[in-house]
Amino acid sequence: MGVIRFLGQHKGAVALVMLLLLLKAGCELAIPVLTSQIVDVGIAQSGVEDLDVLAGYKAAGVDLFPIQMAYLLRIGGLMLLAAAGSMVLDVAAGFVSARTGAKIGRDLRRRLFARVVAFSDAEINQFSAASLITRGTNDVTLIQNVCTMVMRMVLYAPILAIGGVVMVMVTNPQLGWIVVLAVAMVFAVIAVLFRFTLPRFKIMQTLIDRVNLVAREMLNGLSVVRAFNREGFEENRFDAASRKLRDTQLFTNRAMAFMMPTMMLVMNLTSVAIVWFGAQGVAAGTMQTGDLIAFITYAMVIIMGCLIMGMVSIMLPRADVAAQRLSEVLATEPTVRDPEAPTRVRSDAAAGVRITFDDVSFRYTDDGDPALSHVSFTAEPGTTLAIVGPTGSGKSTIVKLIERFYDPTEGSVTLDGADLRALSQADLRACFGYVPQKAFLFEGTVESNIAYGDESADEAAIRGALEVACALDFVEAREGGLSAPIAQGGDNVSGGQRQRLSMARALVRRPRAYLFDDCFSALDYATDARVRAALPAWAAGSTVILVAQRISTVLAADRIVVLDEGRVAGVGTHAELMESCPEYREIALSQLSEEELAEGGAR
Ligand SMILES: Nc1ncnc2c1ncn2[C@@H]1O[C@H](COP(=O)(O)OP(=O)(O)OP(=O)(O)O)[C@@H](O)[C@H]1O
Repeated sequence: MGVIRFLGQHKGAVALVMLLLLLKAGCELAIPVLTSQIVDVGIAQSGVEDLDVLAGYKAAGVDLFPIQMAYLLRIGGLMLLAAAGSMVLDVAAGFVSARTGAKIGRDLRRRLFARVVAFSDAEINQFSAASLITRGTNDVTLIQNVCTMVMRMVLYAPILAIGGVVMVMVTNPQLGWIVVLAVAMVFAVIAVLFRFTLPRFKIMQTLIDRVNLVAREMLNGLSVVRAFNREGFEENRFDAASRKLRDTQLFTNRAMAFMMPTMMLVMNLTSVAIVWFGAQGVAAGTMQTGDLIAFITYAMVIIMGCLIMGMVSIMLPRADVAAQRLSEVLATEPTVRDPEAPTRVRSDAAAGVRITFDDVSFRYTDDGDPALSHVSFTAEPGTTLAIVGPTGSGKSTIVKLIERFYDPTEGSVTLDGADLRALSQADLRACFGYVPQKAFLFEGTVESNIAYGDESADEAAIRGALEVACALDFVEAREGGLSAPIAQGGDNVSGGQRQRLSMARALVRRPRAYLFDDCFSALDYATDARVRAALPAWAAGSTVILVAQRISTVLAADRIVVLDEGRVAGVGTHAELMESCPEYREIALSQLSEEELAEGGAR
């Protein structure tokens, strides 16, 4: 079973808990024997004379009271000792098993996180972010709890049940059939429960996933939900997901609640049967009263043992589903992987890098349309290469392939002649200053967010980068300046400000190549122009790849690649493309007047 496998990695702790539980079982099983001795020798009057030990004293005319009293105290003391021992051992076993469970949980979370961080977008989408979160929290907690329970109960229950059976055999085999009958009834009840609750337990995790997914989507898109007055719709959607989960949980909880009284009934019937048939033995003189009391206790111990095993066997399949869900994630190899012996690439070299696309085709999914078809171009060091095209033409996809978030389906992308797949991802990405289309900032301060690009950057470098990104003015105007707080996701700054900070984060790196994925569109024309004017001096020598929607942004680029439906429609300077590329001409004319275009081309 999946969950048991996790315990296999902590054999030492499991062995220790087993030893502690074995000793505890010894203590617990000793108590009924001692009770029976107290009843038979210390308290009971009937049959005392028949006991060999006492018969001799009696015959010799010895007063039995002090002897019985001393015996009572001695056995009573032993009982206390056994009870105290059992308690201490229980606490120790509980401590070790909880610790082991927590370690299993921590290790699982760690492995899961490391794997998910290595995933490309493709794998994240395959599982969905919401499901990955449920797997890392709810599923891990479930496994952790079940592991602790297995250590404490599942290991203990058989020890107790077997010990009980041995003691029953030793003390009173004649009534053994009652115990067999009771155990059969316990298992019958558990089997019925198993049949009805197991399928529901199994789907529970998927339902939790769904609730998380709906909640997450609603929280992320709250402003859209409000703007379109769709609160009612979203509430219903959430309610439907939540109600399904509630119904399933209600069913399983009711079934479990039904189990307890049924088990109590079985136990009480067993006690009655033992007293009924045992009393006849006592009356016939074939059984001691104390033995009867001990027998009842052992019968309860056996039934409890079986009950615990049954309960946990219902929990185990659910934890197994959780274990399977985690294994799915852990067994998914990231599609983008480092090679065995990566070619070295220097990220700290002052010069830019040559980035070449050689007949690259790419599709996001095996059965989807190609996002890029036979794309070829080269971005030379020290130059600016712009990529323009209508929405959905594959511009961002090109940048993602350069960053190696995905590998091309056909063809190759090379960096200074080396295929990206031959480089280590860390080395490769250290060469780039990437500005994503959708700016993202982390919770912290302005400074911590800019230094995210280069941990060693000092204040002067950070200010310099902010200045080039036209962000210094508004940062200084904020209370706290560089130390001004940034909320999670950068929600406390405007979209354009967020984008400028995101640019400064890439600029401060002073990388060998800048990858600007359509980030200029979030800026107003004036700021766009100011940033572009300051950029050449800052990025001198580096390669600049600039995805843009506005023709004005790319006018001065050394080379422009025009994309149309994933294909290269033309490559050249603005002036060349105006002549030769109808697609480019169409985009350009839709945005600028003939005069502006002529002016730009001459620049
Ligand atoms: N994660 C994805 N899974 C599947 N298809 C995708 C994914 N991302 C993009 N696509 C598809 O790939 C094609 C190219 O997308 P891409 O984002 O590169 O376009 P773009 O030119 O950058 O567009 P825009 O200017 O609107 O940002 C589109 O048809 C898009 O639907």
